[in-house]
Amino acid sequence: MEHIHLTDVQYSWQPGQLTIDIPELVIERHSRVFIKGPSGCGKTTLLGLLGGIMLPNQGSINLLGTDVAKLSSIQRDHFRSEHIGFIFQMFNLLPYLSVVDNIILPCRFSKQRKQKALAEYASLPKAAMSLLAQLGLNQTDLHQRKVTELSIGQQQRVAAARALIGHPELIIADEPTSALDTDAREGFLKLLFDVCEKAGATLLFVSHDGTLEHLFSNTLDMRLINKASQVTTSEVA
Ligand SMILES: Nc1ncnc2c1ncn2[C@@H]1O[C@H](COP(=O)(O)OP(=O)(O)OP(=O)(O)O)[C@@H](O)[C@H]1O
Repeated sequence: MEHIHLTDVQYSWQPGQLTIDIPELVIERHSRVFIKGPSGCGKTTLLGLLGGIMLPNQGSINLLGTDVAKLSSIQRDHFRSEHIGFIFQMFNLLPYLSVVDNIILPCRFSKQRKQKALAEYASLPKAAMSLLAQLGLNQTDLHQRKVTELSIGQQQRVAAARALIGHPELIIADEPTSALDTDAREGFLKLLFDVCEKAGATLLFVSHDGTLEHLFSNTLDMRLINKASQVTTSEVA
């Protein structure tokens, strides 16, 4: 089933210079998509458009049947917190909150995600701890610690659990494994896939690490879909 449909989407950071020029892009529900392309080809910009963080100059960005490009800024914030979980390269965890409080944060902004988490678990902390265990972090003594006291690999699992709590339909991950060594990357990805599959989420994953590509069901090469990167990227023949 179709999950994401972009039509004639253009975006420029600077007037007269297109960063994104995508005539059409369709992503099916439940797919695990590896987004690749050379530095500067617009991967992060595309994720920002999909997440409703920026608005395109033109075109429609249909997510789950809603054109996010037509929503007001407040409506986009609401749509994002209800339907999208983000995992960033630097994790963006809140340093003054505990592990568990970081994970349940999206449920403070999204009624739907809170309800979904509570339909499955007796409390939000229980939902958070179960997700952490599924992602391979079983040390219960860590749960009330501040995230700054965790290793990078542990912080990454906290960031993934925060993105996944309350089953958002779309998980957007921008270089979330770049701080890990190769073995840890694959191990983490397999756990992430398992949780996404159980939750029925679609995963969009940006990485420079081509060794991970074979683990995904689909590859999206920006040089093939983004006319702007075909013009500006020197690596294109
Ligand atoms: N906040 C911004 N303001 C102005 N220009 C920007 C901004 N963010 C990105 N750009 C420009 O948009 C283009 C695409 O950047 P983007 O970060 O989307 O590429 P990318 O493919 O994710 O690169 P990388 O792989 O290096 O992270 C680049 O030319 C970049 O300079």
